[in-house]
Parts: sequence; structure tokens; C-alpha cells
Amino acid sequence: MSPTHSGFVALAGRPNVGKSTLVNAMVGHKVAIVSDKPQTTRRAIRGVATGPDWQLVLVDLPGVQRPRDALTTRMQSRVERELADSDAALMLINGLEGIGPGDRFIADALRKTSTPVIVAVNKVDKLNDAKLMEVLQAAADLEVGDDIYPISARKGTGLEPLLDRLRELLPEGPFYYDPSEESDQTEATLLAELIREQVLRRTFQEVPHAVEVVIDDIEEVRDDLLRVTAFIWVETDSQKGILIGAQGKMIKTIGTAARRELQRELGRKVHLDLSVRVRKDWRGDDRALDRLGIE
Ligand SMILES: Nc1nc2c(ncn2[C@@H]2O[C@H](COP(=O)(O)OP(=O)(O)OP(=O)(O)O)[C@@H](O)[C@H]2O)c(=O)[nH]1
Repeated sequence: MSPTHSGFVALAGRPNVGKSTLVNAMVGHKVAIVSDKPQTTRRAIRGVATGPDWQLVLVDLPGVQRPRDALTTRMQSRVERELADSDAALMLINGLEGIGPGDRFIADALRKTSTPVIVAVNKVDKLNDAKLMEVLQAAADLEVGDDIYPISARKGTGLEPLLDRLRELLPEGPFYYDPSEESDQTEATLLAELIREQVLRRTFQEVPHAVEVVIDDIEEVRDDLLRVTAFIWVETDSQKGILIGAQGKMIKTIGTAARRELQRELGRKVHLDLSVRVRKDWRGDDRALDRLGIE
């Protein structure tokens, strides 16, 4: 068997360039959007793409996303640290909008690293040839990275050459994530796990083991606002009492922290309705376990 290659690719790009769309396209059906954060809690993992002998973990490169901020030494050193922990950086450019100050800001930050940088110009499905040439030239003028790949994350065009190139940059090493865990974690499962994580942080002894979180509903209230209704299952009334806390303080704390996590994940405002339900012995209930996707 040939050795496996795996590594982290740091994604950089202005808001709305299509990072999520690209990650989804790369990850395809072979994906798990993972909620845990290996190595450091700073890393928000967007997705994991796994092939027979390779695995790409796509993460956000923090610190270069807000071009209006002053480029402080501190931000630059954060970017450098993140890049040092990554095997490659992928800078995404919005082909529809062309190069702007935000892109130059990002390029400046990336140029200072020894980590290989790949540039992709996205949304080329909306560009005619003349416009495409213009934006590719402008991207080259940024003088960051060696290669520029025109792609359409939405249509899935141009992704193979880009993936090939990224794969070449992966060092030999074992997978970070078990490929068999790619069981298409749904968004609801991911959100439930993010909430459960906040419960686990604040509970002790037998309580963490007795907790499961179930998303009951995700409703789009407005373009920028989602209402998420979730239940925290526990097995006994006393566990329920612990989770609610005196004057409801515990559940409130959990709710606030979880809402923040969901907002970060979803990139939108979230209204979180959280309630605690006693479901005696759910761990021994086959139907409940099926529904939760626990084998
Ligand atoms: N025409 C076209 N639209 C695209 C393409 N890729 C993404 N988009 C659209 O661009 C918008 C932003 O895409 P996202 O993937 O959410 O962008 P993002 O960079 O992840 O945004 P953040 O998560 O806020 O960083 C969406 O409306 C996408 O449908 C593409 O290849 N072509």
C-alpha cells in the first residue's frame, strides 16, 4: 500500500468569495464537517476531504479576514503562526468583483510566509473571456503564490487541477480523521454537537454521559436570523435540575455559550430555544439510538 498524505490547508479570502461553497464542493459526499478542533481551539474546521490515500483538512485562516482593521504586528504574527501550522494556504478571489483592497491586504499577509500559497479565482462561470483574462492578470499582479486557478465552486469546474495541486503539497502522514466517520454528518447533528460541547464543559460525574442534544427545528426567520429549537435529553429529574440550575442560571449560561458557537458556525444570528427533557434510559432505547444515528 502506498503511504498516505494528509495536511491542513488554510483558506483565506474576503467574505462572500465562496469559501463555504468551495469546501462543500471539495468535500463532496466524502465529507464530514467536523466540529472538534484539533491542536488548537482557534481553528474552525470547514471540512475534511478524504481520498483513498490523502486527506485535506480545510481550515479558516483567521486574522486576514477583516481588511478594515489595521495590520498590527500582532495580527501578522497570528497569521504567521497559523500558516506555520498549515501545509498550504489557498487564497480565494471573487472573480465577479475583481481585486480590491481586501485582497491586497490578504496578499500582503500571505507573501510574508514560507508556506506555499495557491490562488484560485472563483465564480468564473459568470465571467466572459475578456473579463476572465483581466481578473487573472490582476490576480497575478498580486504576486502571491505561484499558481492561479480559475474555478467555479458552484458549478464544480476547475476543481480537479486545484485539488491535484493541493494534494501535491500534503506531507506524508496518517489521516487526522477516520475516513469511515465520513457518515455525512448533517447540519443538525453538527449543531447538536456544538450545543452538547457546551453542556459537557459545565457538567461533571455522571451527568455528561447522560446528556444528548437533539435539534427539533431550524427555521429561517429572516435572511440573517435563524431560530434553532433544541432539546437537551437527560435521564433523571435530578440531572434535569442540575442542568437548569438555581433560577435557571445554568441553562442560561449554556444557552448563551451555545448560541455563540452556532452563530460562528452558521455565520448568522441565531435565536436558540433550549429546553431540558427527561427521557428515562434513552441510552437503552433502540429507537432513540437509531434516531440519533448511534450504532
Ligand atoms: N456564480 C457563482 N457564485 C458563487 C460561486 N461560489 C460561490 N458563489 C456564491 O457566492 C455567495 C457566497 O458564497 P459562500 O460560499 O457562502 O461564501 P463564503 O466565502 O463561504 O462566505 P463566508 O462563509 O461568510 O466566509 C453565495 O451566494 C454563493 O452561492 C461560483 O463559483 N459562482
